[in-house]
Amino acid sequence: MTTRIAVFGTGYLGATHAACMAELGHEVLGVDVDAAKLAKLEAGEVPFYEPGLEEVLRRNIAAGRLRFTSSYEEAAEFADIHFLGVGTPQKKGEFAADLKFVDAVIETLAPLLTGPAVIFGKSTVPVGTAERLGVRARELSPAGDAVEVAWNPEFLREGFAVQDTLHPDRLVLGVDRDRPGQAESVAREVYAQLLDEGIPFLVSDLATAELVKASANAFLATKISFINAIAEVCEASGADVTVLADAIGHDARIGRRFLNAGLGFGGGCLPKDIRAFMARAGELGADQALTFLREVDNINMRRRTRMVELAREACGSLLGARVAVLGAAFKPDSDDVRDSPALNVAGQIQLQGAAVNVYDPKAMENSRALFPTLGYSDTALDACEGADVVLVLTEWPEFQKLQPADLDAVVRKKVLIDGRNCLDPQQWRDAGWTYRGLGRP
Ligand SMILES: NC(=O)C1=CN([C@@H]2O[C@H](COP(=O)(O)OP(=O)(O)OC[C@H]3O[C@@H](n4cnc5c(N)ncnc54)[C@H](O)[C@@H]3O)[C@@H](O)[C@H]2O)C=CC1
Ligand SMILES: O=C(O)[C@H]1O[C@H](OP(=O)(O)OP(=O)(O)OC[C@H]2O[C@@H](n3ccc(=O)[nH]c3=O)[C@H](O)[C@@H]2O)[C@H](O)[C@@H](O)[C@@H]1O
Repeated sequence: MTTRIAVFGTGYLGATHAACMAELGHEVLGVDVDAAKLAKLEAGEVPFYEPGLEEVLRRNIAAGRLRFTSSYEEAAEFADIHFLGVGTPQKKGEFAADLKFVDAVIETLAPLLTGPAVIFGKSTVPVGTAERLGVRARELSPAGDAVEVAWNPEFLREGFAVQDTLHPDRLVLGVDRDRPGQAESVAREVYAQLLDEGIPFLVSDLATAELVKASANAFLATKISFINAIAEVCEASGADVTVLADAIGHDARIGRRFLNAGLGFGGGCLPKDIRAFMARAGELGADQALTFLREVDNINMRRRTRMVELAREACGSLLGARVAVLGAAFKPDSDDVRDSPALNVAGQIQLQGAAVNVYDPKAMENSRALFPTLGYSDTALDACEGADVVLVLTEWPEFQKLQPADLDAVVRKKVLIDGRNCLDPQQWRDAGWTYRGLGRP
């Protein structure tokens, strides 16, 4: 059944959701306040790098199922099913999430809702937000109690956003148990195709759905910091964390995924989400429950410091050294540099007096905008020209394919530090290079 849907916020999450909902056959209107972003999307261009998204976007624009606008009036007129996917960044100088964009959507949209409507929140928010937004939306809307707010958290990974949206591991929906309404049946209609394919659909109260999302990201962050803590012990004892991860990962109760030790987690989600989770638990008087997340954060940030130390050791002093940085995105298959461990390390090394040259296959434009004073090169080889040390900080396949012979002639010293443990140490050592990984001999 075709349904009309509006999606507020057309960033990494919203643009993907809008395009994929159209792919499921719905008529979709994407709404944003960023005119430049809207112009690109309307022209069938994805404003960020996300494999496979452009095809879905173009196909659905051409089919007439997908449009974009800056007009809330148009959106309220067009649909009575609304998805909210605006950003929830970390507040400046605090751990808590900044909810000003989420609040702005409700403040602008709700007064325009004149009949029954469901607003599905997809943004990652502190527990209690959905209930508060529901009260506010009903206060502001002429339709009053006919407006429902439900929460439908999103679990997609950048780089796999289309696949994760169209083939999710599960769908989660939080509904207001005190005001039974249409949200569950509307969600079943919207996601009918996925439900027919047997995707698990879990319906809960609002608070549980919000906490499912916060807990999932906290667990993933904890798993990464666990293996990075073990990497510190491996480094101290001469053991190899990559072999160890394979060995413990064979235990199905543990699992190998998210046990890649290295420079740790970054991006627009895991770091700010664990901090927001701690802040919210504190507000609720349950701060002791999540103190371990502070250590998860500390272990993660220590990886970046360790990487800078290793670069300094390799060069003797960073003052006047030439450092090649391969990778700027927070992970491969993305151009996202929000809280990127790679750029954080590059910035710290530059502050200590080195000339830093960064290359990334997709994130150059975003990197330049965020760190304009770093040096940038158009190819990996150019970045390595005259380098005293080469740092691999994002595990792009392009870097994994590099051969020592490619770099022999361009570097000043044959020293490579593999911040993602993604290269074969033996291959580089056999070619006369000094190879260092994080947590492996
Ligand atoms: N990026 C990801 O992979 C995932 C993100 N999330 C969550 O989704 C939310 C959005 O994240 P991203 O898409 O990464 O952020 P983003 O920053 O890429 O996109 C947010 C968009 O909202 C727009 N916006 C701001 N105020 C608006 C308003 N009043 N009306 C309409 N649009 C407005 C911005 O212009 C921007 O295009 C966050 O809560 C995040 O934690 C959840 C799962 C995955
Ligand atoms: O809430 C979100 O926004 C999303 O956050 C993460 O997705 P994403 O940030 O796209 O990236 P991940 O693949 O989770 O990687 C996050 C960071 O962890 C690092 N990582 C990942 C895995 C690993 O084994 N080791 C490791 O250091 C990556 O390099 C990257 O910097 C979650 O995986 C998604 O499920 C979630 O929806």
